Amino acid sequence: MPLVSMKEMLLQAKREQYAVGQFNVNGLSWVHAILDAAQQEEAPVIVAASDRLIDFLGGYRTVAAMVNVLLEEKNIQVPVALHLDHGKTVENCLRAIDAGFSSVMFDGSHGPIEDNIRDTKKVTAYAASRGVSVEAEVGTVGGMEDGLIGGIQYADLNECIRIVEETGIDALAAALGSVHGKYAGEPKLGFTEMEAISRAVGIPLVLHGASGIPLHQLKRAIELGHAKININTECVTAWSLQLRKTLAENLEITEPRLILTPAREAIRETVRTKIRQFGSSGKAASLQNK
Ligand SMILES: O=C(CO)COP(=O)(O)O
Ligand SMILES: O=CCC(=O)O
Ligand SMILES: [Zn+2]
Repeated sequence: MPLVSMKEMLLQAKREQYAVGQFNVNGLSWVHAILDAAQQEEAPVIVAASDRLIDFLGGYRTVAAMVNVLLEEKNIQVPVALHLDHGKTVENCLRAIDAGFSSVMFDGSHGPIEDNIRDTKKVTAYAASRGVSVEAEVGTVGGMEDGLIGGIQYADLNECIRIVEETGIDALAAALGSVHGKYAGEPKLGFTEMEAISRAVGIPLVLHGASGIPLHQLKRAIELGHAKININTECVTAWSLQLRKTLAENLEITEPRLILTPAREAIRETVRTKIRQFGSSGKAASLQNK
């Protein structure tokens, strides 16, 4: 099944009150793990590459090639979107689209809203004519974001309304207290502001920094319009813990396949757990009948 944009999968998720998981790629093991997990859970899934990691991953075309070839080799039968996460510039978003990404995020949240809207419009104009979905962000997620360490700045309701109305984006990341990476203490999300923004904009919302957010808060965010939930840290933590365990328990081991397979399986099981928590298990079929 070829790549699809996020548009339909997020609209259905919002209608049916579940969320589609976005899982970030840090190497080939992640692509295997995410696709295997989605297939086993019969769930739609968003495979994402963060713009700040594209050089490390070998470039936009390499990422697109890895995902497209594995879709075929594994005979993946669930809807998969390939998404550029935290796109730093308009040009990078357009390069990702030209390389074969089916969805992009332009992250203009660190600049003035006027610039964010102006640049996001350039991306949506280019993307719309190619059937590619677009996500934008208002407010700032704490922790590491597009290579910058920043603080939390809640999304402004009027700015959220403006960027949706003036750009035609398919999904909005309204930063409301989440943090990329590990949380220091209990996450505190702005559910009151979340409800107001969701009602006002009407389109699917995106929750960034979801690793470490308790399940009851994730479920509340889904009830309040979040149809896409982004996970990276929980997967990389599971991978690194397993890798260390494998090496510590097998001091003589040198075969990469034997070293890396348990760590890949740890990513896969983490992704399967999150897919189930988000309620998207078994949702692929209804999307395919569209
Ligand atoms: O927001 C994310 C990717 O865009 C992921 O955040 P976490 O690493 O906190 O799960
Ligand atoms: O955390 C998600 C985005 C990133 O790693 O750049
Ligand atoms: Zn993010």
